[in-house]
Amino acid sequence: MTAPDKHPLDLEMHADRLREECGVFGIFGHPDAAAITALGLHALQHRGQEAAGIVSFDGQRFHSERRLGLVGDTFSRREVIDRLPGMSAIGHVRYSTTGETLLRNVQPLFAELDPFGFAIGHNGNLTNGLTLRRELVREGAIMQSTTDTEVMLHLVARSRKPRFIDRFIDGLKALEGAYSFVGLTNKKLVGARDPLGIRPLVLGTLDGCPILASETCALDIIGAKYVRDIENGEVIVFDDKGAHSQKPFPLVAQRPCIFEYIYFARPDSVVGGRPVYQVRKTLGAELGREAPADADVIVPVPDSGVPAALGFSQETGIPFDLGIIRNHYVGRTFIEPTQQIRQLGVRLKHNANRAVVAGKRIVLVDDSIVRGTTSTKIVQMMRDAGAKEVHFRIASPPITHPDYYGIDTPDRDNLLAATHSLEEMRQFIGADSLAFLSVDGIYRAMGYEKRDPVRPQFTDHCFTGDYPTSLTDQTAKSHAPRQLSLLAEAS
Ligand SMILES: O=P(O)(O)OC[C@H]1O[C@H](OP(=O)(O)OP(=O)(O)O)[C@H](O)[C@@H]1O
Ligand SMILES: NC(=O)CC[C@H](N)C(=O)O
Ligand SMILES: [Mg+2]
Repeated sequence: MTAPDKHPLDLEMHADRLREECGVFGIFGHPDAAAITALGLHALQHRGQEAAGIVSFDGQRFHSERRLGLVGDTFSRREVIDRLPGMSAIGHVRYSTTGETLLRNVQPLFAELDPFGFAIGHNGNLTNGLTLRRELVREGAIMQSTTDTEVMLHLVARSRKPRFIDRFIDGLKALEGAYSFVGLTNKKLVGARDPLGIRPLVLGTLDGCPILASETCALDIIGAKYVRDIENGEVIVFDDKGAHSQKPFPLVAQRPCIFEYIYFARPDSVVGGRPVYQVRKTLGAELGREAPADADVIVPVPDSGVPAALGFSQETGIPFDLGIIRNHYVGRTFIEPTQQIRQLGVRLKHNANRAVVAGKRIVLVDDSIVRGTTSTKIVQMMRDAGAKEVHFRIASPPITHPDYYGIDTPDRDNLLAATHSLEEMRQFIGADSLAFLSVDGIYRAMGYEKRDPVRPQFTDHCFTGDYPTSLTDQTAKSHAPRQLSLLAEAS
């Protein structure tokens, strides 16, 4: 697709590009807290590649190191870890959804509150973040960042409750949208998941110390034991007295984001009790049943298309082979700032394995089409490498609606499926045939008979347009200025 980036300065709420999520990590009471957090963040790197940060507490002071770039760029260095002393730490890897990619927006954010320090890391996006921000600024709050997350610091600061945890909950009660938070005070590590549990958060333990992390792969890397998922609407606190959990919101059924299974989470993670790899294979098998193709070889679009392609191959009996080789030194396509560079990124990343595809009828399997950048390039690449027929199968339904819960999707206009019919999409990407998995196909892969239209089991608005929370900022958008900051800052 050739749509230009509309907001080159990226000052606006939803710049014209799809990015991913964020990852959070926290540990309480361990002598190697910062080093363990760095390792945990390394395992969560796929969730955010723009920036990384760690805040530790040494019993007297907080220490903060936040940088743009990958975890390893900063946190593999001994001297950086040495600047993060203390037995407790939280960390964050970021893909921005609200607020530019600038140092002052890198998390964890920190504030001096009365009478304690408070650091917070956030995965998700607040659908009333801008509205709250405007109210707070009008009342005199001085914002230091342009992220939605910062409102939580102000809300906790303003609560008049005496106990930290009640102030934290007061803050949560004002929020709409999605959040998995980790927070650190002088005395406590705190975790919270929004009432629907849209974004993931798990609890683990290492040497008797509690750990919070976005995904189980962050526990595996340090040899920590998985204990359980933090539940939707749960707030959990760890301090010297132990753990204390509560559910301060009216109880509602959970509705985790289906996209964690389709694309975001690492395949070796277990999300909501389901191994992600297994789910992806099952999605591929469902697709093989729904939309088989007469072909010689199944070729995955690496990396995220691999498990689905295996499932498709096992279901259809057509052999699986690696017809595309991926260069692992290129990041995920979404992070590239302009469409031009993004297209370059796709070329840099994938190459045809001529030996597998030449003269063959191939089925390409990928997990999703967003703008169609990847698929268009790859179909052409397969033809250039001598493929006789190129069929495309997508192990999720067409993405027709943007996300407002922590995934930075393009505007509707730039989502291929929002503006093209199936046949137009087929022509756009240049395939001989194109098919997507149905919405009920996903639910079958998740072990349900079908999607429950009254109480959908998952957050699936990208495919259905059914947003599970109010979109306050979106509704208010036309009336309010969209620029968040007057300060131009070099990144
Ligand atoms: O239609 P598009 O706009 O091209 O976006 C869709 C592609 O982007 C993602 O892969 P990505 O390359 O980001 O990461 P991966 O290597 O983990 O599959 C996704 O798996 C699709 O392949
Ligand atoms: N992708 C995310 O989870 C982002 C967290 C937060 N909304 C930010 O923009 O920094
Ligand atoms: Mg991909």
